[in-house]
Amino acid sequence: MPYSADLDIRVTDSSLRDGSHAKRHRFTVEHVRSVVAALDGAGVPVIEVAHGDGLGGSSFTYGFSRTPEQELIKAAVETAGRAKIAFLMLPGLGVLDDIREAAGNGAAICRIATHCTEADISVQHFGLARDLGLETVGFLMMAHSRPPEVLAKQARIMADAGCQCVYVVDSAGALIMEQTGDRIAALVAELGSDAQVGFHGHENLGLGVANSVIAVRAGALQIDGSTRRFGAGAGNTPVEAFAAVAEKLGIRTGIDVLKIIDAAEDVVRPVMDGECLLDRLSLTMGYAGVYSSFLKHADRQAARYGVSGAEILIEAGRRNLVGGQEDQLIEIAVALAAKK
Ligand SMILES: CC[C@H](O)CC(=O)C(=O)O
Ligand SMILES: [Mn+2]
Repeated sequence: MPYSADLDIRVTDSSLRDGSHAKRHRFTVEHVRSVVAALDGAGVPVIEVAHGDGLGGSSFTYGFSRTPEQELIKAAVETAGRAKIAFLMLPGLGVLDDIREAAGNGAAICRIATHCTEADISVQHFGLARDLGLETVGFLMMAHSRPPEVLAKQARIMADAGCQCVYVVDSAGALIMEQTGDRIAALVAELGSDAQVGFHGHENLGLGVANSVIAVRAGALQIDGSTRRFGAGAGNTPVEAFAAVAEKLGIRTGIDVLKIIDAAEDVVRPVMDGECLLDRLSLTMGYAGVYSSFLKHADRQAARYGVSGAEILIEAGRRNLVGGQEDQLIEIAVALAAKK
């Protein structure tokens, strides 16, 4: 079933949320206004805005926001013409009042993210979001780490709680095409008409666009990306490349390809501290199956303890670390330094 009469799928741009990791959470209101205006002008239907780790993420562990996220959301809502503004929240980092505040500030879509085996902690958040009249999206993070049937059961928990679209989230950029397709297909089979299915990719193995196309072919109706790949690790599926490929495949996204190419170069790139690169560390994350948002943390600990960032990440992958365990990167770095 198509997404709507005009679109086959709906793209959400995560530059102003996933890109927060790459920017060390240093967004200003001016950054948000310029990026939202450009993306909205290019026809991007949904723009996600928050701290990289979602509402409530601003902290010692994850990194403090330069600007309170609710101010960023307000600015995004004021600037957007057609685009809906979404926010992300990880239960426990953010609380129910954060959802109320974001709704009060005009956000339209509430995205709740959990580790892919922990969907049950999202139940009350979806309930509240629906009561507030928000559209809901669920994120099953680190989806490479569990087989399709496990993810499908977790997706069912989210859908029964009021989630309208469950995403397979390739947090580590570790999924290889068929693995993506199998996961999406399992969720589509499980959820039927109860909820849509989405895909959020990272570029750590260079497969963001290919995985997103496979996801659409397997039935995904919502696709995430970031313009100029502005996201954690090697960044997210580049929206401008995905929009171009989709157009050539006859998949209607509603995005004007030439305008989003210009937005990437002229507006988003100047906001970024640097390009999100497919370099040694990000590639190691895809290869070892490590959460993309660990990149800057691992890099910092490597410099602090004079050890290899890649070795930290390989050990993080061996330990199957999940979001929230960033402190273990310090422990790993200390152990590597002691061995030297
Ligand atoms: C910490 C939240 C995380 O960055 C969500 C996400 O985008 C992912 O898991 O890829
Ligand atoms: Mn991500």
